[in-house]
Amino acid sequence: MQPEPAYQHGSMNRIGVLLINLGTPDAPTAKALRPYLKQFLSEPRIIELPRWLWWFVLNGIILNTRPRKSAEKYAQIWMPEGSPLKVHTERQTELLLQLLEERIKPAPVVEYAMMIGAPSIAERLQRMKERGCDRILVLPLFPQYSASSSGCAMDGVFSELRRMRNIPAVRTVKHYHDDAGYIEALAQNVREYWDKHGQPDKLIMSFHGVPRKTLDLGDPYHCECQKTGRLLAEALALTSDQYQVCFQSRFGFSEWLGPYTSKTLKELGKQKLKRVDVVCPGFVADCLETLEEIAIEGKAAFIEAGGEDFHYIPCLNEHPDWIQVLGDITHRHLAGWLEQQVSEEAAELSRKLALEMGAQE
Ligand SMILES: C=CC1=C(C)c2cc3[nH]c(cc4nc(cc5[nH]c(cc1n2)c(C)c5CCC(=O)O)C(CCC(=O)O)=C4C)c(C)c3C=C
Ligand SMILES: [Fe+2]
Ligand SMILES: [Fe+2]
Repeated sequence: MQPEPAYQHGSMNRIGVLLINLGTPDAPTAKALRPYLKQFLSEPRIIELPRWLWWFVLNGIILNTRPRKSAEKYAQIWMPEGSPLKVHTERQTELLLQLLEERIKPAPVVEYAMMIGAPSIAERLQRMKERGCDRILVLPLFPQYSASSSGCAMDGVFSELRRMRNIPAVRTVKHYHDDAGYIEALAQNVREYWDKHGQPDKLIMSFHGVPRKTLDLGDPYHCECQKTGRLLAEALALTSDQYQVCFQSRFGFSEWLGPYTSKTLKELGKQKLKRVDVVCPGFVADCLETLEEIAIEGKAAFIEAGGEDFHYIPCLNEHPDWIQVLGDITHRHLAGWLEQQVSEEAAELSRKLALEMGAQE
């Protein structure tokens, strides 16, 4: 257990909100990619293979080849301020804080952490404790739950709590794949894009894939993606031939959830479909998987196969409707704690008042 300062009455009474995203390398270089991929691909919830076998594959093959190839991809999408995933997550955190400052008095502490890399979950949880948080809401920024994303983020939180003597109260948001506000924000984002650029023949809704076997092993991810897709299509009044749910980012040689986005885009290109748009509703911030894999590689695959026009619709990022939704989800999950905070504040105020009155007498 980590040492803690001696306990003092009333020293911890703030509410904290911890947003968690996946994580990204510090730089678009092979040197920075190596430790990032090593940490990521060593997570037992990401790679469910016998440890000894995976150790040889990871250290013998993957870490000797993938860092350079991935770095080249990151270099194509890197922003002047840094990795898009980090830049957008930072902005979302700041905007959520501003919103909660308007809605809740005193406002909660709002921080973000990355499952992989920096800022780590451990570091941010410690910082929140130092800032007086005794109640922490953990909100992974993955709308659809999967063991490899939200589950892994929870592991990061709980393993840090194990090291603490005075553990804060913790609540977690499992998912929000069918939240009405989230669906409407997605739909509004697409409508705004179509108002400016016109409408496609087909909308591909591309979600990050996971190994196919995880579905049979009880992971709800596939069903949650399908439900998000159906609700988004309903909100946009699309018929079943005007949209398709697909899965991207296959890693390794095993079967992953299908249909695969890359294969589907090639087929649509071969069919000489005039225009296809792709939206990625499972990512709330643009990142390597959307900006490189879809907007660059996916576009090339569609056009080379014979398609005419390809549009990538950006993620929610800092869309004001999305920030409101983030605020609403947070607010809902703080129920009870906020009322508790109000009565704690009132008790503190009357204690101070009584002290002052006593001093005047
Ligand atoms: C949206 C949820 C995500 C799930 C589910 C997920 C599962 C998953 N991912 C890999 C392998 C890799 N993913 C990589 C990048 C990456 N993955 C997500 C999200 C989910 N992954 C994001 C947001 C990102 C982008 C990070 C960024 O910096 O922009 C990578 C690293 C990049 C690369 O070299 O390709 C790998 C590897 C597996 C194996 C998996 C489920 C088992
Ligand atoms: Fe991934
Ligand atoms: Fe399903």
